[in-house]
Amino acid sequence: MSRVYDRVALIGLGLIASSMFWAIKRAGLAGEVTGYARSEATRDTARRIGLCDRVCDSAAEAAEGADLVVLCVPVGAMGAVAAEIAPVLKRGATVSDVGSVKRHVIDAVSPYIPEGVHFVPAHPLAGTEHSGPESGFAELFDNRWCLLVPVAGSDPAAVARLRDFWEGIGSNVDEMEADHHDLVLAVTSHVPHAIAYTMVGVADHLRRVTESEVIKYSAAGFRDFTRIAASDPTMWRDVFLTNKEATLDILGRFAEELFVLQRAIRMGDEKYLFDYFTRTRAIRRGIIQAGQDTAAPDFGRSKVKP
Ligand SMILES: NC(=O)C1=CN([C@@H]2O[C@H](COP(=O)(O)OP(=O)(O)OC[C@H]3O[C@@H](n4cnc5c(N)ncnc54)[C@H](O)[C@@H]3O)[C@@H](O)[C@H]2O)C=CC1
Ligand SMILES: O=C(O)C(=O)Cc1ccc(O)cc1
Repeated sequence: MSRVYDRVALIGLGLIASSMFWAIKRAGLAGEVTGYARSEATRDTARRIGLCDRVCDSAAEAAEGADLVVLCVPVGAMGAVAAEIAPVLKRGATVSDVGSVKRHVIDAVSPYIPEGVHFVPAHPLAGTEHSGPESGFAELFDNRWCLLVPVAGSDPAAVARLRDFWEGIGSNVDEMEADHHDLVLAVTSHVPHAIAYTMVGVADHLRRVTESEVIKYSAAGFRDFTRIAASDPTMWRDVFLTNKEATLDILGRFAEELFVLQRAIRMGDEKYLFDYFTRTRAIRRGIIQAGQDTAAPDFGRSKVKP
């Protein structure tokens, strides 16, 4: 894969932006990559580890003259960052993002996109519970989906170019409509995170147990929950608050189903439990057959130095 954009700007230098940077370098997808992070400490770290060809002291400085600007900040901060970079965007440039929620980002960012600039929202379906500039690695997106969510009037050539870029990063690319994306992600990611946070919270309330047995004898199930519940608090606060409707809809369905399960256990309904678990096992097997197993990621992590 060769160069897709001459200049790429990454705004917000956390897990996703740093992983993108190493993957961009691995494949030679850009001539120069600029970066900006809000805190001086993060910018210092980025400079120290060679993250980005040029680390800038403002989002506008990083975005100026870029052919692709990717907003890699928490979903709730996208609008403010778009406002900051809008005046310097180059005509013909593409603005994209990696936010976990799409309708809110589209509503928050679109008003700031100047005439002649393309806006193509995206969401790589890959991540870990780690955050910050040192958590990234080039293989994060390998063979994982990246969903492009074009908005009304998105230029097909700009969408196709962004597709080439994400394929170069290692992803499989699909397109999806924003509201549908938010519903699908509520089922596959947002509500599972809410459940993990809650389960770890329940264990924490039983402090007498937490301090001893739960930690010591933690088996795979609870361990997986604690990994997910260690995810970044700002990021997940924003996800739930900006995908409120779909999250509450799916959480409501989850609660209904949980009541039925609770009743089956109370009543000793062997058949219900066996049939239910047989169905859920088939779903897991389907995921594995589709090559989309995300459990216990075993990445060969590397930072491909430029
Ligand atoms: N962590 C994950 O597993 C995944 C995250 N995403 C999305 O990617 C985006 C970034 O997430 P991560 O890289 O994981 O986060 P992170 O917490 O590792 O990094 C976020 C970066 O944004 C900066 N930032 C926060 N507020 C800001 C503001 N107001 N202005 C400028 N910079 C600001 C932070 O200082 C940090 O450098 C989020 O929108 C998230 O929903 C998408 C897929 C997976
Ligand atoms: O770490 C995990 O298990 C994840 O689920 C990562 C993840 C988090 C948020 C996204 O929008 C996409 C992927």
